[in-house]
Amino acid sequence: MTRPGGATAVVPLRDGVSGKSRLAAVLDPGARRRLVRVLARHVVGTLLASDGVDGVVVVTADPAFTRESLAGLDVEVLEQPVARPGLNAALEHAREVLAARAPSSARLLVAHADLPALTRADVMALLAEPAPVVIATDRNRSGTNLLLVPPPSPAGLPFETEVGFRFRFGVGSLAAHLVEAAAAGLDASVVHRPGTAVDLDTADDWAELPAAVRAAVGREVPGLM
Ligand SMILES: Nc1nc2c(ncn2[C@@H]2O[C@H](COP(=O)(O)OP(=O)(O)OP(=O)(O)O)[C@@H](O)[C@H]2O)c(=O)[nH]1
Ligand SMILES: C=C(OP(=O)(O)O)C(=O)O
Repeated sequence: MTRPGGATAVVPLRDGVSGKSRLAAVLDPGARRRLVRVLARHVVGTLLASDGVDGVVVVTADPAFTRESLAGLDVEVLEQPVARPGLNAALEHAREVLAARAPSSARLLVAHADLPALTRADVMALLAEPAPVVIATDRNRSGTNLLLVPPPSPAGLPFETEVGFRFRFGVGSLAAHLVEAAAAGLDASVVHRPGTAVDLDTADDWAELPAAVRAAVGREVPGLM
């Protein structure tokens, strides 16, 4: 049962092989796999524990790795079609699948799977923002780590037919998502919080993390400390 103002979280997770490529110089493939898993479990566990999140859907090119990584967590795993590669296409696919189900007032909260400092308070703060589009930026204030958008339209209509908002993750995605919101006539707010701003893509991101978070991740992924 969807609570008013609630959201379905959609977490994109690439695969257990190619992720975290920017850390390849410092982590071997096994350690990168462990890192992807630890981070994904943290993000999904945080979403599941947050008031206002009705469910978590993980869209992935690698369902076997994803199911194994998220064992014991109450998530739905959606396989990204091979014909629709890339992060934005994966998210469009998830949105279309959700739109084709029974009409729901749940908004969509896209959350990247690599946010080691994300807390329940962060998630609830995003959901409490009054604007229909909420963008949580990365630490450079140029990307998007979480994105809240209105519910997918009912009866299987693609969301963009209704409001014209396309996912534009990638370099400069904060500006791109603001353009999408404006084109769709939707107010947008930009949120910058310690727990939402730091993803873990590079050694510099690692250095930015609070010591307690570094210690927790480092225990699971020896070699990272
Ligand atoms: N389903 C799906 N998820 C993706 C894809 N590309 C990236 N992601 C996910 O999107 C989020 C942000 O990913 P990035 O930081 O751009 O990529 P990454 O794989 O974590 O790291 P890099 O290899 O360093 O780019 C993470 O949760 C990724 O797992 C994709 O093609 N399909
Ligand atoms: C995909 C994005 O960022 P990153 O690749 O740094 O996770 C983004 O900010 O839109």
